[in-house]
Amino acid sequence: MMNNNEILEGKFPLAYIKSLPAQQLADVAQRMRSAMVESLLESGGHFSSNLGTIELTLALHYVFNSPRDKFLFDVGHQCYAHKIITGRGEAFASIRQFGGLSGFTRPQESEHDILSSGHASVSLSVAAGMVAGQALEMRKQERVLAIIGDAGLSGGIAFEALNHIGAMGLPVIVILNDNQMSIAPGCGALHEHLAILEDRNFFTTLGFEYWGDYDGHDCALMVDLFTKAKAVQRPLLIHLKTQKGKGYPAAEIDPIAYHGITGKGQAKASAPSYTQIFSEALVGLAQKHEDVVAITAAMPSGTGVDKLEKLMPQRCYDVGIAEQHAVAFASGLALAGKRVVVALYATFLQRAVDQVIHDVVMQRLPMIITLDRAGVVAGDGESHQGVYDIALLQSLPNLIFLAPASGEELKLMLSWASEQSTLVVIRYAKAEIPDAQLKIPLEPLVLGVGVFWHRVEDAAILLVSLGSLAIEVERAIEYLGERNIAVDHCHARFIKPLNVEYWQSLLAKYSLVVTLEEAVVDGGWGVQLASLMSMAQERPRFLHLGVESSLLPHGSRDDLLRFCQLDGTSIAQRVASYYQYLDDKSSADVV
Ligand SMILES: Cc1ncc(C[n+]2csc(CCOP(=O)(O)OP(=O)(O)O)c2C)c(N)n1
Ligand SMILES: CC(=O)[C@@H](O)[C@H](O)COP(=O)(O)O
Ligand SMILES: [Mg+2]
Repeated sequence: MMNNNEILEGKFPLAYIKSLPAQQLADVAQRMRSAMVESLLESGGHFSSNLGTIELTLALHYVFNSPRDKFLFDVGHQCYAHKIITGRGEAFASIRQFGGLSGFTRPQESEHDILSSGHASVSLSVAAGMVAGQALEMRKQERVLAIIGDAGLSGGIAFEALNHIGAMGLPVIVILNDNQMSIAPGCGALHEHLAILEDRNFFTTLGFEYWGDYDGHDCALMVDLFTKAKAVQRPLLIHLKTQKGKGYPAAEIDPIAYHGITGKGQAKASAPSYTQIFSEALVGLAQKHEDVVAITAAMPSGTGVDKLEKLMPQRCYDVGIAEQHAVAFASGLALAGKRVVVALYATFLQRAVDQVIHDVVMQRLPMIITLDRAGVVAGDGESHQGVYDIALLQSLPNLIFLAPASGEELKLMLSWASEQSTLVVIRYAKAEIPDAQLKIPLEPLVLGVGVFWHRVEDAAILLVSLGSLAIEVERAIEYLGERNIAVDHCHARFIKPLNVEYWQSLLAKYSLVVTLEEAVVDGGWGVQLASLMSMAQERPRFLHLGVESSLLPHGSRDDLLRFCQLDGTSIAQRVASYYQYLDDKSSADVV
C-alpha cells in the first residue's frame, strides 16, 4: 500500500485509485489527509475546508469519470484533494505561491478543472447551463456535478439556480457539503433548515430529488450513493454532512482560525494591517454614535467586523454570502435612520454594483462602504484581486471615494465619513500599514484635495499616489534621489470628488505627472485625473502606472507588486526611463 509521501509524488494516479476495492478508499483518504496537513502547515492555504472534503472527493472520482464528467467546485477553496487525485500532488507544496499551483480550480492547470473559481455560489448556475447545453447536443452520458458548501448554497445566485433547475427538471447533481459552517459560523434560515430536513423539504418543493443526510466521511457509503445517482435523470441533491478540519484536532476545535492558514515558511506580519485598524476604529465609532450599525457578508474576521460583533452583537449583521443583499439591506437601515457601515472585500463588492447604484446613490442615502483587500491580493489569485472597484464606481454621482495611506488616515477618514450626508466608499489594501515609517503629520481632510508627502524646489516631476501605493512611492523617491532626479509626491486621498481648481493649478506646474494606483489603469483614476487637464493650454505629460494585466496571478503582496511593476524600485525605474525618453525626445525635436 502507498505511503503518505508517495500520494503527493503521483505514484498512484487516478486510474490506480479507481482500480482499488471501495473499502480501501478510507485508507487512501487517511494517508492523503496526513500528507496534506504536513504540506499545508509549511506552505499555508485553505486548511479546514479541505480536510473535510477528502473522502467525498475520492468517492466522486472513484465513481464518475473526470474529465468526461464535470466536477464544479463552488468557490473552489476545497478542491485540494481533487488536485492531488488529478496528478498535481508533486506541485502541491507550491500552492498559492507565485508560479505555483492555484488555490482554486483553474482550467489552465488541468483538464479536470472546469471553471476558474474563487467567488461563491455560482456552481449551480454554471452546472445548469452545461447540462442545458449538453441536452441540446444530446450528450446525455456526461454528468455535471456541482459540489457546494452549506454557506455557498445560501448565496442569492444559488437560490436563483435551484429555482431554475427545479423548474426545468435539468439532471444536475448537487453535492451539498454541509459542515454547518461558513468561514464564520453558519447563519440564516437555510442553515437552520438543513439541520432538520424532513421528507418534504425546501429542495423537494423546488422539484429536486433529495437524498440525505449521509455521512460525508464514509467512502464506501458515498460510492454506493454516487453509483445510484448516475442513473437519476432529474435534479438531484445529495446532502452530505462533513466536519470542517476533520482529522486535525486543532482545526476541528477552531475551524475558523484554520480556514486559511499562513505557512511556517511564510513571513508573519510585523505591523498591524489596515483591517486591524479599521476593526478598532469601527468599535470606536459605534461607541461614539448609538446609531452606528455594521454589516458583513460572511466575512466578519476578514473585514474586522468581528470585534464589534463580539462587543455589540445587536448592532452587527452577518447576512451570509449575500453582497447584493448586504448593500440593499444597508439602504433600508439607512432609510430607517441608521448610520451604516458595510464592510466588504473589494472583489466581492463586484456582486453589488447595481445595489450601490440603484439602492444607495439613486436614493441619495448616506452610508459608508469599506473595501478591504482593494488592490493586489496575496494568495488567492485572479478571482480575488481588488482592482476593478475604482473603474466600476468612480463615475457614480452622490459618492465620495477615499483611499487612506496610513492607519491614522484610515481612522480619520472613517470618522469624517460618518459625518457626511452621502455615500462614502473607503478602499484599502491587504497590507501592513506603514505608520511607523512615516514622518508626515496627519492633516485634516479637505474635500477633493491631496496632501504633499515630499516636496523639493524645482521638481519637474510630480508623482501622485493613491492609498497604499504612497509608501512604494516614498521608496521610489530614495532611488530617484540617488540618480539626481528631483520629484514631488502628492498623496491624493480622494479618488472622487476631485477639486478641479486645486488639481488643475497643481498639475500645470510640472512637465511630467505620474499617477499611481493599485487598480486597473484602463478606466482608472489616473486617466480621470488627466482628463481634468484636457482643456488646459499648458498640459504636462502623463504616465499612468497601475495594474495593466487585470488577471493577476497568485503570490505574496511583494511578488504581485513586482509583477505589476508597482514596487518602489520598479516605479523609480519606470519614472526615470520615461523621463529620460522625454528628455531625449525634446533634444531631438530641437535639433
Ligand atoms: C461572493 C463571495 N463572497 C464571499 C466569499 C468568501 N468565502 C470563501 S469560502 C466562504 C465560506 C464558504 O462556506 P461553505 O460554502 O459552507 O464552504 P466550507 O468552507 O464550509 O467548506 C466564504 C464566505 C467568496 N469566496 N465569494
Ligand atoms: C476562498 C475565499 O474567498 C476566502 O477564504 C479567502 O481566501 C479569504 O481571504 P483572506 O485570507 O484574505 O481573508
Ligand atoms: Mg460550510
